[in-house]
Amino acid sequence: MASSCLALVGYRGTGKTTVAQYLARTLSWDWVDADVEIELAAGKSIAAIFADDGEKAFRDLEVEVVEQLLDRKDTIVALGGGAVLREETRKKLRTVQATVWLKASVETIEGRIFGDETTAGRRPNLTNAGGRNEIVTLLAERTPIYTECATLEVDTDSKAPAEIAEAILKKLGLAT
Ligand SMILES: Nc1ncnc2c1ncn2[C@@H]1O[C@H](COP(=O)(O)OP(=O)(O)OP(=O)(O)O)[C@@H](O)[C@H]1O
Ligand SMILES: O=C(O)C1=C[C@@H](O)[C@@H](O)[C@H](O)C1
Ligand SMILES: [Mg+2]
Repeated sequence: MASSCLALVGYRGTGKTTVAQYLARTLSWDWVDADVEIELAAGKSIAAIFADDGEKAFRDLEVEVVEQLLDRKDTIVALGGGAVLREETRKKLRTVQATVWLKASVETIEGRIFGDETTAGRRPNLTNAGGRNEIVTLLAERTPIYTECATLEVDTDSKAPAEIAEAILKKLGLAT
């Protein structure tokens, strides 16, 4: 298989950044977080990009950064929750070895992101609703898009990150 890049997609808080690290450790591959790379490219936090330049500017930069990351070999790429909104990125995802959709319920997502202070600067409000209503609305809007992109879907509710990583590797035939 030409590509050896695995992409993780899914809503905020579904565990993309966390699971990427478990997968990389088991495979002895690299891992990279698109949100971190976007912040490095912009020289400021995602919250600051949204506040100063707006969501469109953020999405434009995200497309550029993700395009490059998905060309990496032996790498797990954790994408931002909204990266799949752009057609260019959906097209690029068709070139990678697998696109794994990490799924979680609204309750799980809510618990994970509102209890997670470490990446608060990467999760500005995306709608005027904010909070739980934003999750409900955007998850419903995005579910068909994640479905379209994913070559593998994994439920993450009530599962530990190591267990999720193991399930992914097994389904992809990469378990050691
Ligand atoms: N399977 C899990 N079980 C319990 N907690 C988890 C699990 N996966 C991730 N978490 C916790 O949930 C929070 C969000 O996880 P993480 O940052 O990996 O999500 P993400 O999908 O990368 O989110 P974002 O799209 O905002 O970057 C973190 O505090 C993480 O430790
Ligand atoms: O769901 C989204 O649209 C986002 C998720 C985060 O990973 C960041 O990429 C940013 O906050 C936007
Ligand atoms: Mg993340």
